Amino acid sequence: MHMRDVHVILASASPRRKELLEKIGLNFDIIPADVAEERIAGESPAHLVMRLSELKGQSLAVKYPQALIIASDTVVSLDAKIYGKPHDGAEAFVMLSSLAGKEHTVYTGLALFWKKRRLSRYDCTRVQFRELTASVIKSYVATGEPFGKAGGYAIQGLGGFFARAIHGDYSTVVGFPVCLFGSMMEELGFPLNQLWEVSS
Ligand SMILES: Cc1cn([C@H]2C[C@H](O)[C@@H](COP(=O)(O)OP(=O)(O)OP(=O)(O)O)O2)c(=O)[nH]c1=O
Repeated sequence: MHMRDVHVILASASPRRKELLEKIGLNFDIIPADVAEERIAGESPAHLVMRLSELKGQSLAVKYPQALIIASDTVVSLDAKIYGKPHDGAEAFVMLSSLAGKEHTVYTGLALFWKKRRLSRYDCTRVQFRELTASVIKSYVATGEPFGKAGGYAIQGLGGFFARAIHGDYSTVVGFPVCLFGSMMEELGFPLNQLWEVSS
């Protein structure tokens, strides 16, 4: 089957995932999955993001068995802690204070459901933050940017001022690992050139 004949569904409410997938040139529908993003005690970040991506994808795969379903999940990991999206300004402040001056790792899971196949993988990228004063963190939180972002920052936005160095795929930090997606699509039998033929 050619990519142009495939009904693609992005199971995500994340505007970043939509933008990254649009940049690749795919045509797709967006149907956010409504799953409780609960954690299991002691679960590793890699396991967590793959499990949540699968959960999000699975909830749509049962409703749209003919479609190619794409689902993702992102968390930030520092030492033994895992940070999701901050619930309020105080939590965002605590997250950013602990990221300041250190290197953390952003994990993004990616699950693809196609016909009877289900692929689940993850990618991770290390991000080094510069030192941040409490007043900088406070005024950053006041911009509202931390909300809805894992770890309480957006590298593609004002959070870019904090990221001194990154090691790995930038798109993984933003929430959709493009390079990993390409290799998973190949695994499902869709060569990369089919992906960009759809856009031309
Ligand atoms: C670290 C980081 C995260 N993020 C975002 C990507 C994700 O949207 C978000 C993590 O939240 P997720 O729970 O992965 O996703 P979501 O709730 O936004 O959307 P859905 O579950 O419907 O797919 O953090 C950035 O945009 N920039 C960054 O630098």
